[in-house]
Amino acid sequence: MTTIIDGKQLAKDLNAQTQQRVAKLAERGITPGLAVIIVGDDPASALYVRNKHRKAVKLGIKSVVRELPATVSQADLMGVVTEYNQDPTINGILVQSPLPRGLDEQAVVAAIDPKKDVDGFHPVNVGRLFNNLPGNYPVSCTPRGIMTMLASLHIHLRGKHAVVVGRSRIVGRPMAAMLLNADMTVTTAHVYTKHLSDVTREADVLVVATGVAHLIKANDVKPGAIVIDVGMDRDDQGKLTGDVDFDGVFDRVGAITPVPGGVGPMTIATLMQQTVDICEWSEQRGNQ
Ligand SMILES: Nc1nc(=O)c2c([nH]1)NC[C@@H]1CN(c3ccc(C(=O)N[C@@H](CCC(=O)O)C(=O)O)cc3)C=[N+]21
Repeated sequence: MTTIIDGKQLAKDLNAQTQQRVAKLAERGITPGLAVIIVGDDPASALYVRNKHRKAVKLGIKSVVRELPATVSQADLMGVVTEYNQDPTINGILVQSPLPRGLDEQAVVAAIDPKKDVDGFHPVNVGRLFNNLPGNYPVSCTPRGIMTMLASLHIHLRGKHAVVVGRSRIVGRPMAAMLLNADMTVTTAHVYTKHLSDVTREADVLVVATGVAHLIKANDVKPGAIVIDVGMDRDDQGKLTGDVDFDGVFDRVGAITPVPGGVGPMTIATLMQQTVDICEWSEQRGNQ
């Protein structure tokens, strides 16, 4: 009786809530706005950006996609960010990652107004999250979506052991911070971790974000564990698959997210949620 955590359905539910909040704002003449900046012509990035745009429009969020050539200068790219920083119709600014070679992503992210940092990547927001500061601020969407998925299970996290495999800026690190903020005992494992299997087998909650297809097999999980697969890998047939051997671990685990249909749809739904959050926060502040 393993629970499959249905990211598609949870994303649908979250999007329905977001749509209602957008409708409420519309009664007051307010429309949340999202600006996505995409540099270069990577087809995978273009597809993600199209999906985000479509979802935003569907929920009633104003969506602006700014396509820039791979040859754009650092200064011109930062100039576009500044333009949206000053645009009162834009609440959230997202710079699609990765940027082409030669552009300094950290500098671009630092140029975003932290109040409009819908990805939660700005160092000020990262610092707030890591210090568990109170108040309203955006955080990384993939781990926030995972916290929503965990909440849907109605299990107690406090004192349980979470193991995060992967230490990226956008998933592993903020994920570990959020689980720590939820009073879990948190271990971050990564490519240099020795005896990885011994570490992952300790996990009550195991989050895997490595980009290594089927890294985690039946022997690497504790019986009954909750397994969150952030992988977006390709198998031998070129099909989308995760970092976890889903079929192999299935009978052993308590709950697991599929790929596709797990963390991915929740990431986009959380991005929309956070765009509306930011819009509401700015209304509460009186737009300062
Ligand atoms: N500034 C920035 N913010 C991001 O949030 C960001 C980014 N850059 N760069 C790329 C990654 C990747 N990402 C995904 C979101 C949803 C799916 C998703 O919905 N996946 C579907 C399947 C899609 C398919 O079939 O290819 C699923 O898992 O079911 C995937 C990937 C957001 N990213």
